[in-house]
Amino acid sequence: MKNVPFKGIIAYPITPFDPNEKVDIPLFKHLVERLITSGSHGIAPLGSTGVMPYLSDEEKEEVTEATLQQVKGRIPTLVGVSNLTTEKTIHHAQFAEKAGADAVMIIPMSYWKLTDDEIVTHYDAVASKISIPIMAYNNPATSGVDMSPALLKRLLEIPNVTMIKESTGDVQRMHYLRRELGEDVAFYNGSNPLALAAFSAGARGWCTAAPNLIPELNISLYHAVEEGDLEKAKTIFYQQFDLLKFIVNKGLPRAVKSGLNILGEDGGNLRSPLKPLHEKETEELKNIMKTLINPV
Ligand SMILES: N[C@@H](CC=O)C(=O)O
Repeated sequence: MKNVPFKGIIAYPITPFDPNEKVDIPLFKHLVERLITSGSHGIAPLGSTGVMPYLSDEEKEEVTEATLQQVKGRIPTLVGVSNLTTEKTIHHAQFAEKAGADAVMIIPMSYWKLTDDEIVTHYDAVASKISIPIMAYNNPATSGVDMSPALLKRLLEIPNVTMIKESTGDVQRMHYLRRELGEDVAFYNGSNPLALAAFSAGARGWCTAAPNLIPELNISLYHAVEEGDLEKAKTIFYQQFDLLKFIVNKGLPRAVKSGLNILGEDGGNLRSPLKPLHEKETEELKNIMKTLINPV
């Protein structure tokens, strides 16, 4: 198999801000530490959860360095380096590699709609400038670009593009990749409510912000799948299903920040224009989380 450093639960930290909306690095490090000590198998800063498009270049570099300093090689690190232009994406990918990241994650961001050829050339150009692997991230809900399974298959032909993260919520796309590319194809689920179906379809891992709030349940689901215990996996999955739907529907950074507060943790502030959940939504989240107090 090509270079694929991730398996299991890949946890996405939020990027917290101070009351002046400056990135709060000490708090970020604390939140990363929680994800590591609660058992996640990989850590992925600067994803959608980490509000990567809302940060300046310097802030992205600070967050990258802070992650690597905090992780200290204990688990593999996947750094989001996406940008509108190829030049900037290469810059951030090289920065992440130098800082010690195990891999980078790239979503094709767009203003003008990109053609498939433009997307392939973009990934190819970045891949040729780094030697760590790339996870191609498909999430049309945030990026506005939907990479078809056939396009993802083309991207996997680029030597350094070794992993796919599928966040469309369409499990058939995973079946397509598996059928076209065989058992060894390294795809990951990025759609929280699809966790059980994606593991059944052969996902090597689950890219998720949920371990910020319910790490035990996320990790137990993975273990049940690894043990081949479908009944146990179903039970654990349905315990967390409402929370998974809620955090996706309300927006991961907002929902995770509020969830941390409900747990008595500091989730920091959001950066405008993002705003915290309002009272009614917070009550709803509290009620969902109440039922999850006793981990499996
Ligand atoms: N796809 C998300 C993680 C999912 O929970 C991200 O990029 O932050």
